[in-house]
Amino acid sequence: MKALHFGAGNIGRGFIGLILSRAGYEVTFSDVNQELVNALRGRGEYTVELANESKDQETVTGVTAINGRELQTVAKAVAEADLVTTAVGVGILKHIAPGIAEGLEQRRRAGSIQKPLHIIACENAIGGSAQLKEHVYALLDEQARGFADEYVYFPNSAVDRIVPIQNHEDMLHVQVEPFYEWVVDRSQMAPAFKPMDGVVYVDDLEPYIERKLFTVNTGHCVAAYIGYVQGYDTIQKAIADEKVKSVVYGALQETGQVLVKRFGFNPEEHEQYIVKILGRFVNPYLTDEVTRVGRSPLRKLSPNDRLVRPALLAYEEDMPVTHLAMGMAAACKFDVSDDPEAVELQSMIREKGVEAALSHYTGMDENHPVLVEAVKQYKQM
Ligand SMILES: NC(=O)c1ccc[n+]([C@@H]2O[C@H](COP(=O)([O-])OP(=O)(O)OC[C@H]3O[C@@H](n4cnc5c(N)ncnc54)[C@H](O)[C@@H]3O)[C@@H](O)[C@H]2O)c1
Ligand SMILES: O=P(O)(O)OC[C@@H](O)[C@@H](O)[C@H](O)[C@H](O)CO
Repeated sequence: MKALHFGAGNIGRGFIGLILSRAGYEVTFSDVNQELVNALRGRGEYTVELANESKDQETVTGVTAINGRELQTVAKAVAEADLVTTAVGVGILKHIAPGIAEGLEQRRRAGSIQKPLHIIACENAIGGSAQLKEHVYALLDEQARGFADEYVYFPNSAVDRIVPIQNHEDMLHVQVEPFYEWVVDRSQMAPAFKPMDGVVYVDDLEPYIERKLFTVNTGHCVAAYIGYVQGYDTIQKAIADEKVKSVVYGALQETGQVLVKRFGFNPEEHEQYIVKILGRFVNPYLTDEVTRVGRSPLRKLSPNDRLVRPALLAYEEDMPVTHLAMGMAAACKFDVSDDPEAVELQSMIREKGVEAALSHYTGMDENHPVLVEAVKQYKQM
């Protein structure tokens, strides 16, 4: 069984590649980092270390890699794959679509490989696989679309495992937190799919992806942005400050109320989920930089993402949004020169003012009370 995974980065090696390999797949990574590709191809294996006291290690074997810029090589790998997964960043999905589209066309022409193919985007976004499908379909002609309608499935998924930026002598070695969760929407899969160990299949992904994105990722980004404003360089140091922790906790109470109302979660169980996640953020064996967790602030401020969507849902229900607004305000202070989205945001704030910038990126009207609250907080920071 062959799996093609796009993105041999932190989560790609530290989580998805590991699960695929454990499930018996020969894993081919597609990445644009040639050094990484050479190392994976040369060695055919790498180690994953758990961030726990005993530093448990596992070797992931039977892996190789291809260069994601070589369209025909990627297409051939898609044509031969039994499963395709991605962890490249939601904004990169459009760039991997041409190789996938060409690979599907090759499958169609080959006739013999007319078996179902699942393509699963493992990105932090609502409907990641659906977004990838749109990019791919935009490149297919009518015949290829008909083929894809019949044989290709794009189930959405939610993935959860904290994998910081890696700084090891061995560039393939990856340290990960012990916890992991990979949930896939089975209602969007071929009826006779073969389940994989390490993956949870559900009929309705919405509660899972929203709970994950609006708890783990909302809490994480609020910690990163408020932590950055307070001068901390890591999430662990930021959360050790009670002031930062109380804003993060406040934001999670705000998203929690929305999630409990929307999905009927048990409030006590949801509170335990929040406490567990706060515990994961402060894992003493991990060092996670606020610049990684806060990366791409425009994506994080976008209407469907971890700050604005839960805040608007809360606002519609007359629920408090002060801490989420504080997170948005602090995102506007995230002035990181090697993050292109932070640079763009800062330049827009300088040129047009924070009201116009927030309105532009969040999609909220300048007079929207949530935006007004965020601007008020920004001016007080
Ligand atoms: N790191 C985490 O804790 C974590 C957890 C859950 C989900 N995610 C999600 O997984 C995705 C990847 O995150 P990450 O932390 O692993 O980032 P990363 O930067 O470590 O990895 C991304 C990889 O994609 C590669 N890439 C870029 N363009 C490519 C292309 N056109 N073709 C093939 N490869 C390409 C990069 O070279 C890089 O190796 C993001 O959507 C992120 O939100 C991350
Ligand atoms: O990957 P991003 O930029 O969407 O978010 C940064 C972190 O919050 C994220 O990578 C978490 O570590 C991860 O989602 C945990 O499952």
